[in-house]
Amino acid sequence: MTSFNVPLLASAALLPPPTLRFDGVAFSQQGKALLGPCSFTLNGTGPTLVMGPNGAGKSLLLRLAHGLLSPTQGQVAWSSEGCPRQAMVFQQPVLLRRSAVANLIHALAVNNVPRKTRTKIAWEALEHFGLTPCANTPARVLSGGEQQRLALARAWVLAPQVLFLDEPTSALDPAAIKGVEAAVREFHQRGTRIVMTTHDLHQARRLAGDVLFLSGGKVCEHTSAETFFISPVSREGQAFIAGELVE
Ligand SMILES: Nc1ncnc2c1ncn2[C@@H]1O[C@H](COP(=O)(O)OP(=O)(O)OP(=O)(O)O)[C@@H](O)[C@H]1O
Repeated sequence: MTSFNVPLLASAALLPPPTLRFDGVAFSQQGKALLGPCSFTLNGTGPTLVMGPNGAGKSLLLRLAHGLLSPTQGQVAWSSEGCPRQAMVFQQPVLLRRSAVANLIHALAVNNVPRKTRTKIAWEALEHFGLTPCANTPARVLSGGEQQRLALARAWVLAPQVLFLDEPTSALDPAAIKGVEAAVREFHQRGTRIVMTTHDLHQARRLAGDVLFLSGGKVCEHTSAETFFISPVSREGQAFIAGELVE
């Protein structure tokens, strides 16, 4: 596994975000086709917002891209040699039964960050995400918004080249949503490729550089945010933007 240190974390912004390519990727289970085949390339600056109705395959697409699932057909390919450093933030943060600061220190330890720098990096990240007052609170008793900020802080300390976010704000109030969106922008500015699912059209308008629109397990459209929100090219995208109930 890669070994990190503070200068390396700081230099992450200098690298261009890796290109992600889906080549005829499909996923089926027990003979049932759930996704694809899908082919697309994410080589723009993003952030890429993955949108579509319930059950369209958005989470499956993220899990396949992140390597949590293996395609049953086709290939997920990266421009970088090997898999880029990547992290994923879920709707319900998966946090360890220990304090907020200990969650960060653990993440640094399993990623081979030298012991002597872990505590400093963890506290800096807590400060950066406004979590210093909660540092010693058990992570699982933090509010939903605080837990999500902690999940983002955990990703932040590892300086991912790619960050996947699966409906990270769907359970949050407007203030917490604002905090998460600010963090997403910061990752983006630092040069991290962002791939994020959302049902919130307003949020997608605020964040998207490009949109992948899925319906029925297929990619219907991959266009710039400007095109998607003003004149989507797919029938499904047009219906979605028009506020029709797309299945
Ligand atoms: N592990 C699994 N086993 C069987 N079916 C699955 C599995 N994971 C997902 N599915 C099915 O695949 C389809 C796509 O699911 P997915 O969770 O990717 O949709 P989604 O677009 O993220 O939906 P939502 O917006 O509701 O979160 C759904 O019909 C779902 O039931």
